[in-house]
Order: sequence, then C-alpha cells, then structure tokens
Amino acid sequence: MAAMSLLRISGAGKSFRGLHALSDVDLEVGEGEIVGIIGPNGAGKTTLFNVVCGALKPDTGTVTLDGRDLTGASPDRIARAGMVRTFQLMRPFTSMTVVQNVSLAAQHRRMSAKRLYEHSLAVVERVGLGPWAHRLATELPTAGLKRLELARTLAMRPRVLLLDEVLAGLVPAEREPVLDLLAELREQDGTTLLFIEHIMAAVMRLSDRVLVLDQGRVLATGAPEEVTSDPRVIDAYLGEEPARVDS
Ligand SMILES: Nc1ncnc2c1ncn2[C@@H]1O[C@H](COP(=O)(O)OP(=O)(O)OP(=O)(O)O)[C@@H](O)[C@H]1O
Repeated sequence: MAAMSLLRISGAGKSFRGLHALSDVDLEVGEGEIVGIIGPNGAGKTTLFNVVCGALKPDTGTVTLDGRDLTGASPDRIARAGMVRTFQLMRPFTSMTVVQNVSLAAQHRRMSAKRLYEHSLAVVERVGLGPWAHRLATELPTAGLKRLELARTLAMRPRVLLLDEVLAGLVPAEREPVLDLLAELREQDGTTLLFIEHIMAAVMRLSDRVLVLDQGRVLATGAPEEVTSDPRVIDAYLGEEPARVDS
C-alpha cells in the first residue's frame, strides 16, 4: 500500500486466563477505507475493537492512528484522537430526549450550549431521527436505538468509526437506510469505517476489504469476492451456514 495508513494495528494480542482471544493481528487501514470484519462466534472481533478503542489494553502489539501511538490509552483519549466505537446493546439515558442523549456524547467538543444543541440536532436529523428528537430515548424502537447509537458516535465527528453489528435486530427494510448512511459518511465526510457484521450481503456491499478472524488470528484479508471464495474462509465460517451469503 503506497499511501500511509491512517490506522495501523500491529501484532495485537490479548489473552483471557490462557485463552488467546487475539493473537498477532496486523491490520492497516487507509483514510476513507471501509473494512468489514467477519468470523465465527468467539473469533476475537469484539476483542479487536476493544483493543483498538482502549476498552482493553493489549498484551502485545501496538495501535497507532495517523502515526500517533495510542496503545493502551483510555477510551476517552482515543475518542478525542478521532476513533470511536458503537455498542451493540446501547442503553440511553432514560430521562433524556434523543437530542439530549446525543448532546451528552458531543459535550467534550467544547462548544457553546447553543452550538452543541444545533450540532446534536443536525446529527439526529442526519441519522433519520428528526421526528424523534424531542421524545424520550426510551420510547425508541430497536431500529431507533441503533440509529441513536450511531448518532452518539457521529456527534464526536470520528475519523475512524468502529461499528459493532449495527444491523443486528433490524429487518431488511430497516437495514437499507443505515447502509446508505454509512456509505454517505465515507463519501461526504471521508470517514474511515471498520464494521463487524454477520449479514454477508451488507459485508459484500459496503466493504472495500474484508478481514476474517478465526480463533483470534487473521485467517484471510482481501477484496470481498476474494475472501468469500477462499476455501479456508468457507470452511471456518461461511460453510456452516451458506444461507448467510444471501441473507
Ligand atoms: N472479558 C473477557 N473475559 C474472558 N474471556 C473473554 C472476554 N472477552 C472475550 N473473551 C473470550 O475471548 C474470545 C473472543 O471473544 P470476542 O467477543 O472477541 O469474539 P467475537 O468474534 O466478537 O464473537 P461474537 O461474534 O460472538 O461476538 C471468546 O472465547 C470469548 O469468550
């Protein structure tokens, strides 16, 4: 790769009491690139996100963003450096409206109260929650909560956004607008995306490149068509449930 990578994960390893959740994982991601992360349950996908975003300190290896070493830094510092993740099961602050929940996430950006409100409202509208902006976040249906989680991360204006199964729990008709929004983030904002996803149709559509993890190791990496036709990937992951490719 000629251009310098924005995000560089090098030799990342993490064990839990002897279980190698992540072993010697290397990944370089260019600015504006979209990388899908797949693999069977327990492959280490979430652990990789946690190591990158500072929720876990890796036992080995380094994580750098734009040449800056962020290995083992706090999630807060990493977020300020421009890298944030979404959580699968987000719990909004119950007594707050949708826009207030988003404001809370953006607060560290040192804006005036008025500017913070406008910024948060714009993000809420961008993710399609405009009509819900002033309702309690707890009134949102699942699809709405997923959008709110996305909005909370977007409010931080990430350079690198890590998405943990943002499509899980959505019916196909609800997935489309989310996929469109993710593609738009790259097109309009140049946001770099890493996304863990089990829905292969989405992985195929969105990814420039796919990383396959298996038992904590990189099993394969390459263009979506390349990776999904790799016999080792079919064996370790896709083969179990061929229907995944179309689902
Ligand atoms: N905090 C922890 N303590 C102990 N073991 C853990 C911890 N977090 C993860 N593990 C183990 O590490 C391995 C990798 O888990 P991880 O959650 O990263 O996999 P995953 O690929 O995200 O799986 P899934 O698709 O099921 O979410 C699993 O065996 C898991 O049980």
